[in-house]
Amino acid sequence: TGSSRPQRMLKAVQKNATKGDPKSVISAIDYYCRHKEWAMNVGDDKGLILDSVLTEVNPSTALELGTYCGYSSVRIARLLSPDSKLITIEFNPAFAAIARQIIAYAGLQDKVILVEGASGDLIPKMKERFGIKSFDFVFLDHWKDRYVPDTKLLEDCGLLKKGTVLLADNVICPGAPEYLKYVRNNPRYESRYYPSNLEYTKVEDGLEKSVFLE
Ligand SMILES: O=C(NCCCCc1cc2ccncc2s1)c1cc(-c2ccc(F)cc2)cc(O)c1O
Ligand SMILES: [Mg+2]
Repeated sequence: TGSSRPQRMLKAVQKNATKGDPKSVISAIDYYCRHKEWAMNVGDDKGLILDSVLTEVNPSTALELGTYCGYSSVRIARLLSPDSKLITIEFNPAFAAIARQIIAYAGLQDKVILVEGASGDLIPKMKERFGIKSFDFVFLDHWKDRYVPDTKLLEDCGLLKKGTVLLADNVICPGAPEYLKYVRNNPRYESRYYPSNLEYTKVEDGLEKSVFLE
């Protein structure tokens, strides 16, 4: 059988990027997905917003829900300070296998812990498995109807602290209307919408940044 889209993306990275150079891995994926084959990476436009929020937060422990091929894992991990860690959760083993290779190609394997499984099952195990007290930063980019239940789960598991920043992708396209309602009408969050566009297209999309207040 033929190759998959993630496999072709990995090939493009191995062909066009420089090993150990995260910036070149990001550019190689953006070029491939813009000119050859669309894929659901956060992309370069929303990626700049992700970069600026990350630089502002400078998290010691970050969580990503929805690794896909590791594009945003590379974007996040490249900006982390030396002893900081990113834990990223991916449900699909085929995606996870490609992501591990792309993260390693960027030379960021020591900063990223990729865990395979469902967010709903893994979030309650974060403390015992990884010794996490709480997360400073959470990037939500998985099933859009899991944004609300998993945010509530993070609250209930005591994994959010005063000042934790949640950044949610795709709140317009494909859309996460229940999530926007949840964080915008909730006194425990201070939310702000960053307008942008769906990766590699002119379609409107954006990121919602929500700061946990207590
Ligand atoms: O579905 C999207 N992303 C989630 C993939 C689901 C992977 C999961 C990870 C995980 C981890 C733990 N537990 C459970 C899960 S489920 C997604 C889709 C589009 C899009 C936009 C317009 C289109 F026309 C078609 C697709 C754009 C995006 O940026 C996306 O992020
Ligand atoms: Mg997304």
